[in-house]
Amino acid sequence: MPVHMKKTGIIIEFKNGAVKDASYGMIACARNGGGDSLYAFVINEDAQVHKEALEAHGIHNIVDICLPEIGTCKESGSQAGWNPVIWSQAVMEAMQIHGISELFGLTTPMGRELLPRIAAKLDAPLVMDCIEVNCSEGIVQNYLYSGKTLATIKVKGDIRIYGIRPNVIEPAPAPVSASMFTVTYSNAHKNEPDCGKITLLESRPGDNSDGDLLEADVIISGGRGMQNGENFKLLHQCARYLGAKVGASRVAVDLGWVPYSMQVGQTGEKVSPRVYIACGLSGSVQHFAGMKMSGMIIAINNNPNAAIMANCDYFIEGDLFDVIPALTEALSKAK
Ligand SMILES: Cc1cc2nc3c(=O)[nH]c(=O)nc-3n(C[C@H](O)[C@H](O)[C@H](O)COP(=O)(O)OP(=O)(O)OC[C@H]3O[C@@H](n4cnc5c(N)ncnc54)[C@H](O)[C@@H]3O)c2cc1C
Repeated sequence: MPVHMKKTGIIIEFKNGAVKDASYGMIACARNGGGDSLYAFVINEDAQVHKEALEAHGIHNIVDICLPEIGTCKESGSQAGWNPVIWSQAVMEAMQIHGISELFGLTTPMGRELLPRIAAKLDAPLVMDCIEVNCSEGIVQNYLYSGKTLATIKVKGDIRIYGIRPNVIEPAPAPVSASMFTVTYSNAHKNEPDCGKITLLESRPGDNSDGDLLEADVIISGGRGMQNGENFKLLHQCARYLGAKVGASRVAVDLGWVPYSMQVGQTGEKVSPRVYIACGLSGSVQHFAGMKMSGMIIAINNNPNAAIMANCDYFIEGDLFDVIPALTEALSKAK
C-alpha cells in the first residue's frame, strides 16, 4: 500500500433493505479526484448481503458496524436502533480503527444528524449539501443564499467531512472486489459523558404517504393553482403512471392542503430529481432554491408571464385542470 494512500469512509444509507441510489452517487463522488481506498460504513445492517452491490460501485472495503447493545435492525427495519449519538460514535470508532481521513455522508435526515456530531467531536471541517467534491484538492461546491450563489469552498484539515446532496451525482459502477471488516461498538463506551443522552422512544412513518421526495427520480408538484387539497388527487393519479412523488409549494402547505413533508423550496426539501413538473406554481425564488438542481423542469401554468415559464426546459401554457387529466389519460393508455 502506498505510504500516502488516502482512506475515505462513506456512510451508506439503505431503504427497504437495499442500498439507496443516492449512496451509489455518493460513492461515485468520493472517487472523483481521490478514492484511493474506499470504506463503506454499513451500520446496523447485514453488510454481507450488500457486498456484491457495493463492490460493483468501486468499494474496496466494507465495514460492518455492529451495535449489539442497542439491538440490530435485521428483524425490524433499518430505523430500529437508531440513535444519533451512538451511531456517530460508532462511525468515529470505525474511522479511527481504519485510519480514515475523509468522510462522506448524504445530506439527508440521517446525515444531518451524524455528520455535524462527528465534525464537532473531531474538530474537522464539514461542508453540507455539496453538489461536487474534488477530493484530491479538497475543493467542494454548494449553493448558498437560497441557491442564488454557487460557492466554491476549499476544505483544509487532517480529516475532512462532506455531506452530499442526494441524487446530484449519478451512480457510476466500477467493479472491484472488497474486503470485509467488522467494528463492534463496545459496551465500554456506555459510560462516556454524552453516550445514551438520547433514546429514541418511537419512530412512525411521516405524514407524506407518497414517500421520500429527496430521492425521487420524478416529482410532480402543485402550488396555489391546485385550489384545494382535494385536487392534489389529480397529481397523485398522474404520479402513479410517471413513477413520481408528489411535492408542493409552501402556499399549498401553509393553506393546509398537504403536509409539510411535501414542501419543496428554501424552507422545505431541496430535491434533485431527473424531472420536476411544476403545476400551478409561479416559480418563486424560494421555491427554485429547492428544485433548481432538477435535471429537467417542466411547467404547467395558465399565465405565460409566470416566472417559472422563463426558468424551465419545457412549458405547457394552459389550465392544469385540463392538462393533468389529459396527461394521466395518455399515460394510462401508453402503459
Ligand atoms: C423566508 C421564506 C421562505 C419561503 N420558503 C418557501 C419554500 O420553501 N417553498 C415555496 O414554494 N415557497 C416558499 N416561500 C414562499 C414563496 O415566496 C412564494 O410565496 C410561494 O412559493 C408561491 O407559491 P405558489 O407558486 O404555489 O403560488 P403563487 O405564486 O400564487 O402561484 C400560483 C401559480 O399558479 C398559476 N395557476 C393558477 N391557476 C392555475 C390553473 N388553473 N392552471 C395552471 N396554472 C394556474 C398562476 O398563474 C400562478 O403562476 C417562502 C417565502 C419566504 C418569505
